[in-house]
Amino acid sequence: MIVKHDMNYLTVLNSAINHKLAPPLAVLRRQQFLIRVLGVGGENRMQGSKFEADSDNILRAITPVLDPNRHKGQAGKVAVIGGCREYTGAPYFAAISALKIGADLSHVFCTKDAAPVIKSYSPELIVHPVLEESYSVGDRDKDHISRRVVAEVDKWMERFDCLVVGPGLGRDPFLLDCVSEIIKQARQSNVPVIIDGDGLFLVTNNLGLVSGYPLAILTPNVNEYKRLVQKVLNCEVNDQDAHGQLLSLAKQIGGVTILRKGKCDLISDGEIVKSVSSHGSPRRCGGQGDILSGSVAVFLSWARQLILADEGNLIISPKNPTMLGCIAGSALLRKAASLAFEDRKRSTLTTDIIECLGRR
Ligand SMILES: NC(=O)C1=CN([C@@H]2O[C@H](COP(=O)(O)OP(=O)(O)OC[C@H]3O[C@@H](n4cnc5c(N)ncnc54)[C@H](O)[C@@H]3O)[C@@H](O)[C@H]2O)[C@@H](O)CC1
Ligand SMILES: Nc1ncnc2c1ncn2[C@@H]1O[C@H](COP(=O)(O)OP(=O)(O)OP(=O)(O)O)[C@@H](O)[C@H]1O
Ligand SMILES: [Mg+2]
Repeated sequence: MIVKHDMNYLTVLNSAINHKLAPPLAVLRRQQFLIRVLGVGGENRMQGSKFEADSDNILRAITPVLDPNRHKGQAGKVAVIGGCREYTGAPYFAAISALKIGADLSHVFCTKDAAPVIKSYSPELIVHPVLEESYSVGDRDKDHISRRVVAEVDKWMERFDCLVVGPGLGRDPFLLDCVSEIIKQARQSNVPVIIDGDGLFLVTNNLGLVSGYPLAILTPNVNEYKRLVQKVLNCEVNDQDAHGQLLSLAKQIGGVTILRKGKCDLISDGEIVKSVSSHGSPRRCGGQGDILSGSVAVFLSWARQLILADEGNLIISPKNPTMLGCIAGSALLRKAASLAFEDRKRSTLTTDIIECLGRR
């Protein structure tokens, strides 16, 4: 691959996602060095903020090559915990996005009545109808059903590179109790956890579930962020000091990574703050946050793999895999949203954006 000053963002994404051959590691390192020295990345340069993440180079650096020697599973196995009577779209969006970006396997753990619906959207997903809501469980059965639900997920746990907890989960108290146990099991197994949607409702009221876990990522939207700030910092959202407040919040929750979604996505692990403000779409149709959580799961898994394989020689910054996953996921979603909007304008839907995740 030839690195040029004027290489545009599309070329970068395209080469990151659609690499055909695996260049040797030495060549990759050289490429990364050149990219860094030459400062490739038109759109990001234009953002001009010292906080702006070097997202195109990060995307390229952490995306694995399509190597014919790799076997199924090596590009990532993710699971989404979500999907109930009301919401079947959200877990589907998160899980299918993970596959479209390049994960090998994508599971969904949802309630019994959501499962056939989610399966009917796509034969690509592995759907487990294991979660239960209060309406289907008698008081006397709660204990053993809860144990069964947690065991069903736990037997798969070691195989997952990342869990996404919350898209379309709903807020049923019994279901959320079971999900608390699932988060605890993931933590014990050192599996990264992305908390989104109703998972944030659960965690905001039980901060101990993620507090001090460096492999936890929270992805709040405007409302979810407001509730988190009120609960943890005991104050209102302060947009005059958005960076400082986010930093304090992440620090206060023991160094979890927080991706605050909005016009510009802000990301902090309590040590640093980065932003992704590349052009997205003016459409705010529901489901874009779900694409984001599925995307972050894949990029986080890839970043962790790379960091482990590269034994600390990675020349991109930041080095924290959760930060890298958030930056890459955010940049890719925003680019896909912008491409979809070019085609569909006001009629752009989340499914259109998903179709653009790997587009040239
Ligand atoms: N097709 C689906 O199944 C979808 C399900 N979703 C799920 O729905 C559940 C609830 O998520 P919500 O995002 O609605 O929860 P929120 O707590 O963010 O939203 C609650 C209410 O706030 C409003 N709101 C949202 N963004 C706002 C903004 N920027 N300014 C002012 N008001 C705003 C919404 O219209 C909604 O009425 C989650 O489980 C989520 O994953 C969403 O992901 C959207 C798609
Ligand atoms: N005003 C905006 N301008 C550009 N992009 C935005 C804007 N607001 C949000 N986004 C992008 O959309 C993505 C989803 O953010 P959003 O706030 O819609 O999440 P959400 O409410 O959780 O979505 P969902 O409907 O899936 O639950 C973010 O990563 C962000 O990049
Ligand atoms: Mg959401």
